[in-house]
Amino acid sequence: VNVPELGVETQYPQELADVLSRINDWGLDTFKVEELSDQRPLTAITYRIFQERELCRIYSIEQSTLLKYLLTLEDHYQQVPYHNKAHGADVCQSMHVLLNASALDGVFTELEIMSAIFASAVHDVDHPGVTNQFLINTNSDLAIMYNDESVLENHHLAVAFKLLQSQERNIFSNLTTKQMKTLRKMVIDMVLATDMSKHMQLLADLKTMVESKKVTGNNIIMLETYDDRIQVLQNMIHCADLSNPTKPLDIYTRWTDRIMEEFWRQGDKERDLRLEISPMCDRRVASVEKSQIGFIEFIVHPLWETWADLVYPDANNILETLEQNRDWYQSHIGQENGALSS
Ligand SMILES: COc1ccc(/C=N/OC[C@H](O)CN2C[C@@H](C)O[C@@H](C)C2)cc1OC1CCCC1
Ligand SMILES: [Mg+2]
Ligand SMILES: [Zn+2]
Repeated sequence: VNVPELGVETQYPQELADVLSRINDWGLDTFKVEELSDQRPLTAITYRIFQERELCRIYSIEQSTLLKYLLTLEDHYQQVPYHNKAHGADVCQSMHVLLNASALDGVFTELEIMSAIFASAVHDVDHPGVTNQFLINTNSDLAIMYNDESVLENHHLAVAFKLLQSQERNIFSNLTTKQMKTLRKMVIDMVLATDMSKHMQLLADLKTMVESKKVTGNNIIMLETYDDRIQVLQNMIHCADLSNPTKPLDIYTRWTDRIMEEFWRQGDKERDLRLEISPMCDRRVASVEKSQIGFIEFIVHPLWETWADLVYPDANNILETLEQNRDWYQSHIGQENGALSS
């Protein structure tokens, strides 16, 4: 079966190839891929990463099977402002770049790498655009199904693995039973770690690891146990998930626009349901810049600072961009989005 060169049909093959040639760069413009791929950013980006890492050859994956899985996965991302297929594509590509840190050279096996790429691509599939707390507060079917525990993250995993059950989409059909067992466990552990309620524990464990960091002669991290290996991969997908503030400013502000619209729509629902409106979800009392500064100060910077210690000096430029972006928001408090500047 012949498959399109870039995995997706496009009226702009050259431009799309040019943007995708930056697949290994931290500044790849996911929005550009979204536009040039006829709204198929997740398929285009993940397909390119599988090619770049030769995963189809290593694990005997039919290209047509990979594309069928990716296109169906992409179709199961909902049309919500932020947690849509473009976010899935962005986290997948960010994870791909983080895996290339020289401090991690040769550390992870190909199976661990494929698990990490797959986990990133699927990590928010069928996200309804509301938080776990909202699903719990509204007695949703999902909260009932998962007993209020990591409701969204459990659902994303169930959908991702369910899509594998059809033979025409089972990209892992040529893995051994043992390989599949290992991949499934690692993917579950990584996606569950994207639940923001696990953030403080994840960061505390990462700090402990950094303090006791063991490296080889050429500064490569040594990870002996499964717990150590999965902990690094869990922090990596968490970093990728919270990487928007570390990206070039023009890309970062577009993600901010999307998350705020998604939070405000949740606030609109809460208002209609006479529920208390969640923090940062009331579009009538918005302080977009202050919220981003708080997000960076309390969550994103502490995480990335610790990650940068672990893979020193590989993430120094990312940390630098994050601090510049924080300063930009600091100097733009109250100017954009119609808020009257005091
Ligand atoms: C570019 O900005 C962002 C990019 C990603 C995210 C991702 N959020 O996590 C997904 C869920 O929402 C989990 N919670 C996060 C928590 C901080 O708050 C809860 C209401 C929900 C948030 C961003 O900014 C947000 C936080 C401060 C201004 C809006
Ligand atoms: Mg999520
Ligand atoms: Zn996410």
